[in-house]
Amino acid sequence: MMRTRQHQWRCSDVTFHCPNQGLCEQWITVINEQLSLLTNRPKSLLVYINPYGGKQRGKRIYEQKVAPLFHRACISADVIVTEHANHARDHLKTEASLEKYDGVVCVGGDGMFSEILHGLVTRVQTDHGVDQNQPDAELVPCSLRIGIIPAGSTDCICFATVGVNDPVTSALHIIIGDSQPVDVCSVHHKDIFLRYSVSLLGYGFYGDLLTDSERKRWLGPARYDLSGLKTFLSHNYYEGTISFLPAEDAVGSPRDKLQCRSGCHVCQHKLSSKDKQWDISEREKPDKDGSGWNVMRGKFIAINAANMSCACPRSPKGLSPSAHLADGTLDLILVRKCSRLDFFRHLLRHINTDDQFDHSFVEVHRVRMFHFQPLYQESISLDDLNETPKKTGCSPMCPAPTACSYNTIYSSWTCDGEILPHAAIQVSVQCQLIRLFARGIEEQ
Ligand SMILES: CCCCCCCCCCCCC/C=C/[C@@H](O)[C@H](CO)NC(=O)CCCCCCCCCCCCCCC
Ligand SMILES: Nc1ncnc2c1ncn2[C@@H]1O[C@H](COP(=O)(O)OP(=O)(O)OP(=O)(O)O)[C@@H](O)[C@H]1O
Ligand SMILES: [Ca+2]
Repeated sequence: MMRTRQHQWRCSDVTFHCPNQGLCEQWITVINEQLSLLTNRPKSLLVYINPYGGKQRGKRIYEQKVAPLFHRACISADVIVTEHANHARDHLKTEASLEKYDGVVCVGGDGMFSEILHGLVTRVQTDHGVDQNQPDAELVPCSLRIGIIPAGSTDCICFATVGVNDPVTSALHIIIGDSQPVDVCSVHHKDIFLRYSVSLLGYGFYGDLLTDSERKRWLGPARYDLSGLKTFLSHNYYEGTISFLPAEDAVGSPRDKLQCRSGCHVCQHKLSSKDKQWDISEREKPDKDGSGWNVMRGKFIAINAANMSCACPRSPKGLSPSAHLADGTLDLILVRKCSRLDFFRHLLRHINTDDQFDHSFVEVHRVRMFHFQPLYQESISLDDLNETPKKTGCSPMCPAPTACSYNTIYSSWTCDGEILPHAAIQVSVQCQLIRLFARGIEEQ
């Protein structure tokens, strides 16, 4: 293995010259013995390929670039090419014989990773009798590591854990058995489990953008730019109350320059004090008066909860450049109502070197849990929703029924690219619930 440019790895050959056959065979035996002692390396993998992710190259990428490397590394792989959405998730939840494998690999984008995440985490909880609907249940970590071969549109989880979206690099991280713990957020609505998230939970701008882009899937990755422009131009804001529990005991803060890198000290500190901190903060019931909860009501253009930096090729520093992969916290970014020009300036700072939090209308908090409640009660059942809401669809609390259109008083949450069916949610971070075949971004 050798490093090339920008976190990218390639195979390299080393030739040993030997004076005679006997010695050569001895060398081979010893090398193989030494390799078999490396217990971190996976020997057997379960691979799911989404043939329709990104530019629909998943199958070819796996066959041409990844399978030959696994073969050379003596890794056996059972491959499943998915036939429909949620195929991989449901297979993992109930059918897959997980005891046969050292890891699960997904070939696809963030949506495909999310399927693997849900399948695996749900399977482990079911096997251990943990009720996912309980917002304060302590979830059981997954022992199987997950590998991501990027073949999607954004591939933010791969980019933010490896530093590059490159199938060969990711395959090499799997082969050498790297391990990167990652926090997982659980999302509930009124004590009903909705979803898990590892990258971005976004209400307002990103929720609207994602909702619009789902209708443009046929456009491929370009759908995000078109929907981004459209959402930017519509310039909606949403009213609601956000309550959060700040991570006061955390080592870092969102505006320090301590970026999460391989061997991150902030995440390691969390590892050593994990049990202790769970007892102090996690078990504490969300009692909003006097136990450290902050409550803010306002008009927001965007509410973004970033559990990791969310770095991706579009924004190499990401939504929250100093967020950590495995510190048990997420960065809650509140963008209040502002002018179009100001919001544009804020967006622009995601792609230049200026600080995107240095605006009067933006605040950022490092938190362990948060709740959101839209201003108006969600009396409209989503199943009943039409393009033009019926009069009866308006909540009695809505001030001007004629102006009460669902589309402008509520946004939706995007949860790692999936739209949630409720706007009122409770979120809590589960520290280091999963591990990836990665090592974090290496310092250059
Ligand atoms: C002036 C240029 C500003 C550019 C600002 C770029 C900010 C980009 C921040 C990207 C954050 C990605 C977070 C990842 C989330 C994933 O869990 C999820 C699933 O794959 N992907 C998306 O939600 C997909 C999200 C895709 C986001 C695309 C954003 C495009 C914004 C375009 C704004 C246009 C403004 C134009 C003004 C004239
Ligand atoms: N065989 C299949 N047919 C249709 N949809 C599938 C199939 N397999 C998986 N899916 C779904 O396709 C969706 C998108 O896949 P994926 O995440 O791989 O690509 P993407 O959306 O282009 O990338 P990104 O999520 O990075 O933007 C996922 O939500 C997944 O559930
Ligand atoms: Ca985190």
